[in-house]
This record gives sequence, structure tokens and C-alpha cells, in this order.
Amino acid sequence: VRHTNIVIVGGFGDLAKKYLWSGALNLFVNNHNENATISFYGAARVSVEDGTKILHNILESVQCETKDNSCMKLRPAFLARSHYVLLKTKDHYQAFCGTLYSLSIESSVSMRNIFYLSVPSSSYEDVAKLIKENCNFSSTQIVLEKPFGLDKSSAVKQVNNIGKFFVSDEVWRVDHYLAKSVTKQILKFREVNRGELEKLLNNQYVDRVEVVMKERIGVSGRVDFYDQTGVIRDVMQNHLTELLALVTMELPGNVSDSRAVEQSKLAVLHRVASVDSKAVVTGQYRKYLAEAKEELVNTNQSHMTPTFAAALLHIQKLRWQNVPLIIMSGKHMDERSSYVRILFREKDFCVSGCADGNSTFMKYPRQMVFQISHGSVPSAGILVSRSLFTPKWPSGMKDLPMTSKDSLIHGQSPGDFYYGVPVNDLPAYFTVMSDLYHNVRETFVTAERLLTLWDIWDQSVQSSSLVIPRLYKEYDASSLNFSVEGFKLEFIEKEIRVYLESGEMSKQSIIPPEFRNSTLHVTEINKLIQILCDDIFEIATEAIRERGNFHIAFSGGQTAVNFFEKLAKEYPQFPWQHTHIWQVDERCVPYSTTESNFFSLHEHLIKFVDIPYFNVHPMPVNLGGKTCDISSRADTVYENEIVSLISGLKYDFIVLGLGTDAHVASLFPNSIHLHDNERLVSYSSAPEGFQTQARMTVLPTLVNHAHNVGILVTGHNKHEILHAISELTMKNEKYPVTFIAPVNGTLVWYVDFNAWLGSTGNAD
Ligand SMILES: O=C1O[C@H](COP(=O)(O)O)[C@@H](O)[C@H](O)[C@H]1O
Repeated sequence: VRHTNIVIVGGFGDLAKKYLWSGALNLFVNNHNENATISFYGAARVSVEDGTKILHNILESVQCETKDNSCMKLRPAFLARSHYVLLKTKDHYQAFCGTLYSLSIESSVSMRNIFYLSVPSSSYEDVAKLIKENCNFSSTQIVLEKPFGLDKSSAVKQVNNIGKFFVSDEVWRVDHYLAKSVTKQILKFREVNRGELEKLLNNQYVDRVEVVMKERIGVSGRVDFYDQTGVIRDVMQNHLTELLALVTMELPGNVSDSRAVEQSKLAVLHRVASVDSKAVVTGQYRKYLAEAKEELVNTNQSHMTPTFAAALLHIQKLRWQNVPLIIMSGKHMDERSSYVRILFREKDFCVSGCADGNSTFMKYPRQMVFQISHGSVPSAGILVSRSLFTPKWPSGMKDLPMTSKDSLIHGQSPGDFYYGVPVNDLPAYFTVMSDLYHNVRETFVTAERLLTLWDIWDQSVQSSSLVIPRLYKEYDASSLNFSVEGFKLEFIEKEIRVYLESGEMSKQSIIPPEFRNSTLHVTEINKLIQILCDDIFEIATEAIRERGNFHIAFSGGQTAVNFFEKLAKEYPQFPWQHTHIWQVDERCVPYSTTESNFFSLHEHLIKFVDIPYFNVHPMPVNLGGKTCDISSRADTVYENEIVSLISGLKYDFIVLGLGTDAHVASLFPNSIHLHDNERLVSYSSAPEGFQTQARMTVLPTLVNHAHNVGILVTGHNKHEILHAISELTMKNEKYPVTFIAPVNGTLVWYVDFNAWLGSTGNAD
């Protein structure tokens, strides 16, 4: 007869309450019999009286997973064999272990003791010492939960500290991802499909490998643990790299031989290059800092803790050379899903009958997915594209056909996959407990593997702790989309941060590639003007090559002045001889006054460039010696000039500004001219408060005919209006800029940091 004592040190902790006691019940139900008996002890540091009550309450809530008879029948016996034990001092350990020892002698059974340390890792050494020195059993297992160090050197220290008391065979480090039902099947699946699959798993066929763990939950309630850890240490260095090893390692001759499996895993992990800082991007969900402030006393470093990270790994081995291996995980993501996805290259080309979906050629990527937690798949399982090969399922799995009606899975119709699921999808901690009991080594992490995993991640945990993670919206991390560029990972959307003079960060913002469905440039003002001038120069050169001339209309106002001189002085090759300069709007004042738009156009641009006199087209606001005399119909005169000179009424480039009230040109909120589809140019008037109310302006119809329109927005006073119009999708009279939408042309927004962020400072 053999007896096993399982002692959960820290038996009232979160892990124990959530997982360990139900794992214990399941273990008892499936293994306890008269030849192999099991007792459980929940150990803590409170009095026997209190502890007994607490344990009783915890065990009351541990119910059978299913109402299956054997569990219901055996549950009372399990409760009777579960006891509280006070383990605080040396004497407590001595007394407890002494009792266990006497019991085994009395009943002449061989005794085995498993101490599950569900306590903070900082106590491991002390507890290990107490066990070793006071419980002199011949057979003891010490079970540890992560964190196994915060980096390589602290991991080495932890290994050595435990090693002072227990030899490596006695130390069992849990990685519960190795106990997930599908993880358990990976090698078996590879084994039964060895013939078909092994020839595909290499750089000739594999396009990339993704190891992903997305969670809906955040870390509220456990920030004290998470703040120092962050996502890389929490799940990437361990769970996800272990999964990567299982799919990339050489398949040993016998996958049940745990030594061979370990050797093979180590061999591949040794070849994973250390993760470089350029190969990592990190993020933090927006509420994290507030949560940290609620739960921690010191939050000085909390803004640096990543709750999301993606990393690009490479294996320096011929088999996997140049295959990007992407490991990614995040909290508060759009879904809960973890998987290893292998995407295969498409080598064949379909010529006929390709569109009907029945072709053996794929419209979609060919892929194989080990779905560890279910996500959009009905349940955890293995998916294989039908066009890849027909898989066999290992004995612990069964086929589960999916219908094509369900929504897409990994971009593919469910019916396009072979789908197999574990026969028994057990909770991971049921398997942890059971594998501990049955000495199934490969569910646990050896010290050598642990340190090898740290070799891969050590550099990146150090360097990523120096980079401020990008903030993302809870459940919508689209701002974190990234791309793989050679050996680098980069966010697709650019980000700006603005620092105040003091060096403090004032604002952080993601710059989307588009604003109001048009191209957006956001940068510091000098760079912005450079981009605008470059664009004008390029379009001018192109227009002249195609049509012989270039027609550009400029707005007035201070914003435009900023770039006139740059264009005039820094583009000596600008084709002014073939350029026509027009005006977008003008104030009804003499050209010689500083209020006149033409005056500033002349003073800052025209007078510096060699442009033919007859290529300059000021708005005729001074016609007939009067300014904007209605009877002179100067608007019609300008219109006629446009009609006669500009082919198809299509300006090559129109530069607009944006008012704080969203006016463009001299089209103000609620102006009747916004709806004038007949005319091209008109008199207009600015609301009270504006300098010079009487104006002349081009109308939306004309602007919307242009090949290119650029809207230049600078200064922090434009921030609010940008924000107000950002979501407007329809034309809205209150916001004249919403009437600007080139019909067959291109609209580009040129926005400076101050306007984008609404603050001044230094941005990076
Ligand atoms: O180890 C950990 O894993 C959990 C996720 O595990 P799952 O079994 O629910 O997928 C994660 O939430 C936690 O942060 C981490 O410490």
C-alpha cells in the first residue's frame, strides 16, 4: 500500500482557492483506492481553529465538475481526508512531519509527500529550508509556481537557493499551459501525422508561426504582482515560448520518452536567438495606471509596465531559418483566445475553377492551428486547412466536423478545416495535479529549460522596461497593429508624445494613417511644411509633364504665409515658368494693404520667383476702382478666367486652411454659398468679429473638381475643431470643411503636432 500526502502550503491563497483544491478533488476521485491512498493538507499561518473553518468553507465550494456518480460518491471521503495544518515555525513543521512519519510507520505504508508551495516566490527558500530540515522523508516533491525569477540572474539565484535543499528531480516547476488539453496533444498529433506533417514543418513551407494569447481580463486586483512582472515575464517567457518549442522542436523517435522530449526541446530553445529590443513592441491598456494607483503605494514605474507585447523571434537552425516566429499577448483584448498558428506558403497557382471554393486551391492561407483556449472556435482543438493534408487524430482526440455556416475562424470558413478536439478537455490544474501524482515530468519545467528560456528573453525584459508602452483602448487594441520588417517589429500607426519644457510627458496620441477618410500627415510644423512643399513640387512637375502647366490656388491667412517663403526660396528647380498662381479667397480691400491675401502672397512668394506676370491671377476685388462692387460682377470675371484657362475646371492643387469655426476659403458656417452648385466663385461675407467681412471666395464645387486638395492645419487653437469634425461623416453646414470632398481628386490633411494634440511642447 502506498500513501501520498499532498500539502498545499498557502492553501487559502487565490491559486489554491480557484484551481488547486478542485484539482485535488479530481485527483482523489480518479486515483484514491485501497492500495493507493491520498490525504490533503491545506497549510497556512493562522490558528488551527480559524484555519479549520476557513479550509472548511473553501472546500464547501469545491464541487464536482459534473454530477457524475463517482465524484459525488467520493467527495465526502475527499473532505474527510482534507485537513488544515498550521505551518509557520520550525516547530510546526517538525510536529507535522513527525505525525506524518508516525502514521506511515503505524500503518506500514510507503509514504510519499508532495509540498505544493502556493506562496509568494520570495518565501520559497525559507519554506524549502523548513521542509528539508524538519521533514526528513525519503521521498519529497516540492512544487513551485512562477514567477521563476524576474530575469536570468534572479532565476539562477532562485534555482540555486532551492538547490541548496532539494535536488533537481525533487523540484517540480509548474507551467499550467503545458497542462492544457490541446498542449498535451501537440507532440502526439505530430507523431501520428509524422509522415505528412514533418516534411511541411520547415522554412520551405512555413510562412510564419504565431503564438498568441489574448485575454479579455485585465489585472485589476493583482497589480501588486503584475506591476513588476508585465506581460513578457508573465506569459511570454514561459507559456508561449514553451508552446513555440513544442511545434518547432525535432520530433523525437518516441514522444512518450520524457528525456528525449526534454533534450529535443532544449536543443531548439538553445537555437532561439535572444530577443532584440527592435523586435519587440509593447502597450499598456489605458486604465492600468489608475488601477495601479488604487492598489499600490508606489506607482513611479507603473507607466512602464507592458500589459501587451509582441515579439519577433528567430531560430538559428536551417530548418527554421528566416521563418518569422511571432509571440504576442495582451490583457483587455477584443477576445479570449490562445493558439499556435502555423501559416503555410502558397506555392501553387490556380488557373481554372478557382472561385467556387471547391477547388483544392485555397482562397485563404493554408494553416494549422493548435487552439489552446477556444476563442472563436467552438472549443479548444486542432484545426488543419483541408487543402494542407488529411490529419489523423491521436487516441486522446476525436474528429468534430464544423459546418460552413458558422462565422470565420482565423480568416477561413469553418468548413474548410479538419477539426479535432481532445476527448477529455480537462481544466489545466486537474492535469497539473494528476501529472504530479503520476510523475509525468514533461508537464513541468526543468531548471535547465527555465534558464534557457531566460536566455531568450533576458535582454528584452531589460530593454523593454526602458520603453514607454503605447497606450491602447480596452477591448480595442487596433492602435497596436504591427508589421514585421525583416528583424524588426513596428507599429503600423505612428505615435507622438509631447514633452513639456520640464521634460514631463504631457500627451500621447496615436496618429492614424487617415483622417476623415483622407490621407493624414501629422508632424512638427517645419517638417510638415516641408512635406507640403515637396508634395506641391512633385505634383507640379508631374502636371507640367502631363498637361504642360500647373495651376495652384493659395489660401490667405497666417497659416499659408508659413510655407510661401519655403516654396519660393528652397525649391530652385520649381517650374514657375509653367505655373499659374490663383487665389482661393480674398478680402475686399486694396491689394496694397496688409489685410489683402494677395499682398502677403506677393510679399512672401511671388516677388521672389521668376513667374510670368500673366500667370498670376489675383481675385479682382478692386475691379473698376472700387472694392467688390457688386455691379462689377468681379466674381463672374474670375470665374470666366478660370473657365478659359483651366482645362476641365480642374486645379492641380488647392491649398486650404481651416478656421477655428471650421471655415475654409471664405466659406463660413451656415453660408448659403455652401449649397451653390451653379457658380464657381462668389462674393461672400465673414461673420462679425472677422477682419474684413466682405470677401470673395471659390465655392465647394470648384474645389471638389481639383486633382489635389491639401488642408493645412497648424496651431493648438485648431485642436478642438479637428476633434469636432473628426467623426462627422455627412456634410454639415455648421462645419463648412465637411463640404470639401474632391470628386476624382485626392485630399490630404497636413496637421502639425500642436493642432493634433492641442498643446505645445517638444514631440518625439
Ligand atoms: O499564468 C498566467 O496565465 C493566466 C491565463 O491563463 P488561462 O489558463 O486562463 O489562459 C493569465 O491571466 C495570468 O496573467 C498569468 O499569470
